[in-house]
Amino acid sequence: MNKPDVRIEISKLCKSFAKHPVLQDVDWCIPSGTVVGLLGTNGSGKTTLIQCLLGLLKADSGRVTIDDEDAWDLSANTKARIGYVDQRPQFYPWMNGADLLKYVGAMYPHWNDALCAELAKQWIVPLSKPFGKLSPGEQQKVAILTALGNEPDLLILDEPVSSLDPLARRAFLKSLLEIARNESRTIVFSTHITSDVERVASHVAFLHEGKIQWFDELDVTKERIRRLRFRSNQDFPTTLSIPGALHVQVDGSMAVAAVAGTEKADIDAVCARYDASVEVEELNLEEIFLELHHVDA
Ligand SMILES: Nc1ncnc2c1ncn2[C@@H]1O[C@H](COP(=O)(O)OP(=O)(O)OP(=O)(O)O)[C@@H](O)[C@H]1O
Repeated sequence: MNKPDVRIEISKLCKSFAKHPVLQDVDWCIPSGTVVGLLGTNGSGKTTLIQCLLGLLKADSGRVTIDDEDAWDLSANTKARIGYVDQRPQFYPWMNGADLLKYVGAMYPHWNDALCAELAKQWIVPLSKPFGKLSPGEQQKVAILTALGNEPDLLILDEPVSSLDPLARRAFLKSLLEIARNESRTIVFSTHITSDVERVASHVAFLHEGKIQWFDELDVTKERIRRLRFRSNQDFPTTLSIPGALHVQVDGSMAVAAVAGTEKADIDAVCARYDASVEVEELNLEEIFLELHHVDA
């Protein structure tokens, strides 16, 4: 039996489409046993990164390895340890869900029919209808089952819940947590729903301007990225500089800064210099996303 440990290492990964750079020198190591929420704006390159990571898309340069194997040339043994859900799942439209699961399952050395049946019941998946006649949400559920049947050590999900209703999303995320916790699997899922990341992820990654701009534990991220509101009796200079600031907005005697990992001593120094008081605001993940993209919440 394979150990669930999976090492993913990405170094200097570059990918362009028609000279338009999408990934630019991406360096990223994903620790084994983590549940990573991958966030980024539309078109930031999440799908491109996921596909390069899985060897479905050839990078222009750089290297991606899964357990020291080049992603472009994975062994059958390593492929059998991976589950993947495409953003737009495509299967034979005439095949029903039950047959699809049998068809996909036959390609793997290990397949858990009982798990698929149990999850299909929990998530209310109509397995007797042809795939092409299912709604996008139902298709997404079938696709997720095909990714879970081999009980993968590494599960990669590209916007797995985008078409699911809130009930189905809750049920799926609950299952995902159980799967991750019970077997210490490594899971990477891209999404735009920051509250889902807050609910299930151990780590969060932001893809921005072709790079992994931020990757850390969720709790550490929330502890380090905060908003500071300074109030003084005098005007702040418009060039106010704060160590670790993502951006600073000055409005006379008030200044608001989003900071990442600024030390208390640096905050105290600003207060002392401008005779100011400061309020430290914790941010939720959506606010952190906006701050990292320099958008006022
Ligand atoms: N096969 C392709 N040919 C040309 N351009 C492409 C191709 N695939 C992706 N792109 C471009 O690369 C950029 C990144 O696309 P990608 O799908 O990776 O982004 P994404 O972050 O997953 O977006 P979304 O959040 O909207 O799903 C986009 O500008 C897209 O138009």
